[in-house]
Amino acid sequence: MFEKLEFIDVSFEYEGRKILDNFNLEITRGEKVAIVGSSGEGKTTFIKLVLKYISPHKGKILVNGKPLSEFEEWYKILGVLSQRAHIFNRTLRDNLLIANPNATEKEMYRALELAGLKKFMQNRDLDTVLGSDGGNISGGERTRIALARLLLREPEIVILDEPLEGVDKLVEKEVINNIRDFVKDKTLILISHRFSILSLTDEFAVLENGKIVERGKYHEHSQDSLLKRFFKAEQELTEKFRKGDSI
Ligand SMILES: Nc1ncnc2c1ncn2[C@@H]1O[C@H](COP(=O)(O)OP(=O)(O)OP(=O)(O)O)[C@@H](O)[C@H]1O
Repeated sequence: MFEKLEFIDVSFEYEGRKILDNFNLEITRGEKVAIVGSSGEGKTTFIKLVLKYISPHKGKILVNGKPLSEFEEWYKILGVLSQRAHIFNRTLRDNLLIANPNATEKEMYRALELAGLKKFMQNRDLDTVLGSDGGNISGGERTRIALARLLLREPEIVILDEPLEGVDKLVEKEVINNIRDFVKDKTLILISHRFSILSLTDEFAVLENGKIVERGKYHEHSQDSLLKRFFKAEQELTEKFRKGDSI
């Protein structure tokens, strides 16, 4: 059973350029943490390390006190939703059964509905072929099919990497609420630029210059906290954009 994930003095570099630099972070069972940071600060790099796609150049990543590299059950207890989710050139059914080979049709339709695909399913069924790397579907539909896949599993830890990419505002709220139900008793690590989805987490950790420079609970953070400044900057940019100013 998952108890604790620890990054201890982890450094990672791309071509000699340090992305994570003595990075420390601890996430314990049941915690829901958003990793917040500007573009290019290393959020995806952190997720790649968690997923074992890459290994640290220095430092340790431990799960329940043991090296992550030796934790064989890791992918079984992990559920990931990322914008880069792979869609196979098979039927929708096949794409969902990858997540859970025992899922019934009823469960699959339910997961698709919870993922905000009710309208999409109006003129399709589970035998719809999705095309080469999801060539027959839109980016937002790809994300939601990947979400339906996640909802068919019961992972202990959920990793959401920009989970609403391409999902329009009309279904966003409903999808967020369904994700909230799903992660209720799970550990959650989230990366997103959308304020709305950060409401899924209780805590944030700000990543800057390769380190977590601030961590706390939303309701406790002060007016001049980095989180506040970060959001303010993002909000100002969004406002400017809306007004058509050049940015
Ligand atoms: N394969 C790679 N080779 C070289 N540099 C890379 C590679 N992948 C990422 N980088 C660089 O590492 C830095 C961190 O990238 P990362 O994707 O982790 O940032 P991020 O915080 O997730 O950004 P964003 O919010 O824009 O997705 C960036 O400057 C990026 O250009």
